Amino acid sequence: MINKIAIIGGGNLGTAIAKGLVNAREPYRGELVVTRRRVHLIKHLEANGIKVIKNNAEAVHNADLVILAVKPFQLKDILTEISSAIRPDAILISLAAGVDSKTIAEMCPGQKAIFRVMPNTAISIGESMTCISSFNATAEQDQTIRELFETVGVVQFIPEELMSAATVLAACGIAYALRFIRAATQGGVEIGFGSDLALKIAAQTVKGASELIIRGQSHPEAEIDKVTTPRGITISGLNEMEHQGFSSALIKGLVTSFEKIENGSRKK
Ligand SMILES: NC(=O)C1=CN([C@@H]2O[C@H](COP(=O)(O)OP(=O)(O)OC[C@H]3O[C@@H](n4cnc5c(N)ncnc54)[C@H](O)[C@@H]3O)[C@@H](O)[C@H]2O)C=CC1
Ligand SMILES: O=C(O)[C@@H]1CCC=N1
Repeated sequence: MINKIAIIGGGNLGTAIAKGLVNAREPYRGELVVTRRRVHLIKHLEANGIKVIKNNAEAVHNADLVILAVKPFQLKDILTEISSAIRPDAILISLAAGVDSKTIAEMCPGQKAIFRVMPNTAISIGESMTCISSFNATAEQDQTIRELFETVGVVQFIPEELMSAATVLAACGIAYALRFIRAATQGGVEIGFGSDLALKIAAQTVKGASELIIRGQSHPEAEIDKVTTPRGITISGLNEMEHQGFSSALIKGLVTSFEKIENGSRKK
């Protein structure tokens, strides 16, 4: 049972999680504290019943769950700062891309259950794809964490060695998908729509395409076949996109992100 959650680092993802949890269909009703050094920047969260403070040690005091939502290079200092205040039986979650659980465990000796959780920013609206790997956790703790993140999207437990791949496909993936929508919007303007209407049409079209796969349990190519009339316009456009390197560019982008995370050469 989780009665208190502390989110350390109220940046992009930390605030997205906080908002998602309190606005979920089954909202989290326990105490939720988010920290940030420039705390005035997240004061708006208070309107949702979320406590915002500067002091990390105070935030983790008596917390059942501590979510580390700071940049990977800040983990060590934060864990040193909170180590004496955090309950040894508290569950620790790291969102830090590219930092493995063994390294996290070494930074906080004595802390038992550690999870690496990789959501994406759609968690703020309950639509995250969240990949999770657990370290030293009980089956009951696994279930607790699964149920919590299922309130804000779809959860998949994965072996830790797939965590970097999950980061690229799901967390970075939001940006890749949005770039598709932006490009489609620009194309839409070129063929006649105003930009607002082009964006509306492009975004809903992507949503519909996703739902065909998710709800319809279909395969992309099977759905593409239904749209590509022989000698029609869709296949001509699609083939031109492929001649220009559409799929190849996407795959190369994914692999570039993956290589960067795997080589540990992410920028601070
Ligand atoms: N942005 C995303 O879509 C995703 C990010 N991640 C991971 O989540 C973590 C956070 O990423 P973002 O939210 O994008 O970064 P961010 O920079 O927006 O957020 C980090 C926040 O921590 C705050 N902070 C720094 N030091 C602090 C301290 N001592 N005490 C309290 N707050 C402090 C910063 O002011 C900042 O607001 C990273 O480790 C990243 O790898 C993982 C998946 C997706
Ligand atoms: O770009 C990054 O490094 C972080 C990790 C995944 C999403 N944003």
